[in-house]
Amino acid sequence: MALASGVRFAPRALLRPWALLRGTTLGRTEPAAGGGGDGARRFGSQRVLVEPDAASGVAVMKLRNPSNALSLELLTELVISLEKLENDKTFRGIILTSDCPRVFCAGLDLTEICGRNPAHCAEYWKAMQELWLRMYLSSLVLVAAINGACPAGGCIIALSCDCRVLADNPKYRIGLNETLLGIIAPFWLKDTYVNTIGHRASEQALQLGSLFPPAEALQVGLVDQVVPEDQVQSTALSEMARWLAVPDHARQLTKNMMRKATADRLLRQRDADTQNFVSFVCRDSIQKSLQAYLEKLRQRKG
Ligand SMILES: CCCCCCCC/C=C\CC(=O)SCCNC(=O)CCNC(=O)[C@H](O)C(C)(C)COP(=O)(O)OP(=O)(O)OC[C@H]1O[C@@H](n2cnc3c(N)ncnc32)[C@H](O)[C@@H]1OP(=O)(O)O
Repeated sequence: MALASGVRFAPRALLRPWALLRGTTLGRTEPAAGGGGDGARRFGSQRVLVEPDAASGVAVMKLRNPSNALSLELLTELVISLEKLENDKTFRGIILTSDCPRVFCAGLDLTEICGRNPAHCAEYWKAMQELWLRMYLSSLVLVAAINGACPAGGCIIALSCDCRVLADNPKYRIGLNETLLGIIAPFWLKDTYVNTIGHRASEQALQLGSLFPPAEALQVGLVDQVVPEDQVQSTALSEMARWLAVPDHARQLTKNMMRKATADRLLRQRDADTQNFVSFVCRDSIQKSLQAYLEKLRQRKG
């Protein structure tokens, strides 16, 4: 969306979602249950369902991957769906939520970085950077309706939104638990954390790998509201109404003013950040600990 200043929020020249499109099924449109006009038509892909409501200018975007782990395909489909809504002047806001029981988003898909070659890890990390940039700088209002567990990369998705509503269930913990997996949040994840909960709280939470249950997440400022599970969507809609009551241009320019420096920092060193990621995760010791963590997750299931 072009702004009064001529600035476009998402750096589109740097974001090339179509180049990442691989084995996705985007572009399908189907009538929502109950039928209706354009406002009731859903579109989306295998892993992202979009339910647009043209009348209110709000679309609900639902993640529907196994555990909503951020596979390369899910990242790509998210970027494309977001771009589609941003390019459609009908829309002013998106509610991001999960279609997957008990999990909002399980974070990075560890199978994308375990036992993969450096080229694949680089492609994957670029897609992660791209989604974060697009979400963090989106001109639309993004509200996260967090209806499940929200660790690590899942927390980053939520933190890229403008507002977070979390279901009050002690199992739905949120935070950056990277250190517990033996990995380190890169500077732009750390910056996003600091921008949300402040330096001291981030310093503690990042080192300890804290995953906060709802009441603590609210107290530390990681989420804006904690509500009973059956009220998450309605509360997200009320929050959306509050944000949409502000004139778009003023809100967008203010958002840009608040977030641009953080995003620019990554834009300036995107390649170096990718190199760091690849050389770190491809180390034998890191591969071993990621593999062990994945095994533990798989065994826990049985
Ligand atoms: C310079 C240095 C650079 C270093 C950069 C590091 C970048 C760091 C950025 C982000 C880090 C991450 O996001 S790492 C991922 C962190 N995620 C987690 O720790 C979550 C792990 N998962 C869970 O805790 C649970 O699965 C859950 C709470 C999300 C859901 O629990 P539930 O009981 O509902 O489901 P299961 O545990 O039975 O899992 C079902 C199924 O999903 C698989 N699974 C879960 N999470 C992941 C994942 N993140 N990646 C891949 N696969 C995952 C799990 O193994 C089960 O699989 P199967 O059905 O095949 O058994």
